[in-house]
Amino acid sequence: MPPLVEITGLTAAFDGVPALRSVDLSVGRGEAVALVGESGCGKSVTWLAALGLLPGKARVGGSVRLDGQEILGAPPATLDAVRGGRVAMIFQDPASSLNPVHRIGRQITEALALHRGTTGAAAREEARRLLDRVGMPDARRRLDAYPHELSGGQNQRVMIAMALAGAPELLVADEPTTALDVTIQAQILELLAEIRRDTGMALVLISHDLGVVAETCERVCVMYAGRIVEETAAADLFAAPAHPYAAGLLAALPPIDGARRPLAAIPGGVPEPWAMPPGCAYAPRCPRRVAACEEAVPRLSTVAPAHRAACIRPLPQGAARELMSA
Ligand SMILES: Nc1ncnc2c1ncn2[C@@H]1O[C@H](COP(=O)(O)OP(=O)(O)OP(=O)(O)O)[C@@H](O)[C@H]1O
Repeated sequence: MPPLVEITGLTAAFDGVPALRSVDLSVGRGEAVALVGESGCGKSVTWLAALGLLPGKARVGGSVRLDGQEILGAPPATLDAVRGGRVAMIFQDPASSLNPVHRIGRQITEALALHRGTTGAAAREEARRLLDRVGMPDARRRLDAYPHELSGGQNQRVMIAMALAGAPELLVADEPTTALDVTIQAQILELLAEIRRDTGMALVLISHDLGVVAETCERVCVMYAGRIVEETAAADLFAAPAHPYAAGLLAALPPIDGARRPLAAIPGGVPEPWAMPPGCAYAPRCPRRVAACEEAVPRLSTVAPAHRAACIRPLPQGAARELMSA
């Protein structure tokens, strides 16, 4: 059986400047996969490109299969049925995704009409049930609220309720908790995990925060400069990262659980998309680089069972800890 989503060789460029440089990524049914990396590495663009949500000026190539069926470049009607239906996406700033002049109830019932054909009193009742499901206090009354009357966390719950209206097989959550304070972040992540357990939907969590990822996902894909550079089980990544970039991200984490901060400690910056070095894009920042790193782009290759890294000098198992504590 093919994976739920299989992305192969996905590329995207804006005005000739590449943002994705051949992304390979798959998501199994019911799986929770994290996509992590520094700002600008292409996490959001990967999923916007996959779902046909980039602006017209973007040039997109490669393949995106949903249940084995190609959806990249599919007719608008097919993509409309996929988006919000089989695959839903939520974003960092729920307020900007909600319509400020329409009540919450109307926005959820519109999603229900679109994806399930439910209308009238039945749709309103289902909207209330969905708001209840996402832990909205006093759900019936909140149906009549406008987005500006709700907190950031409550608006994110509304977005999740709208996503559930399509009974998605996959929810792509793009930094869903970044704008929220820490207590609310934890509640939203727990809610997503709970919904996943109950419905069997798959989850892709886009985040720059490895702490968030560790709690929520089984598998992690680390992205750097428009490519996946490491892919493995979350536990393996934390115990033994193979790519020096992943090791650098982990070393940038604060040592004490709970005291999270953005990843920032790797020296240097991501190369500009229009000035990519010819070989490994991480080579200029990499403590393990050798001359060959600058010659060819390394391919994702197996370093251990179900563990792949795009590096010609991956960290041997066990060595990562020494590098991280150096
Ligand atoms: N509409 C657009 N027009 C031009 N360039 C874009 C557009 N959207 C994204 N890009 C560029 O694509 C690259 C990848 O952006 P993307 O938003 O995917 O990064 P990200 O890893 O999700 O980072 P962040 O966490 O900051 O959102 C960046 O260089 C960005 O400037």
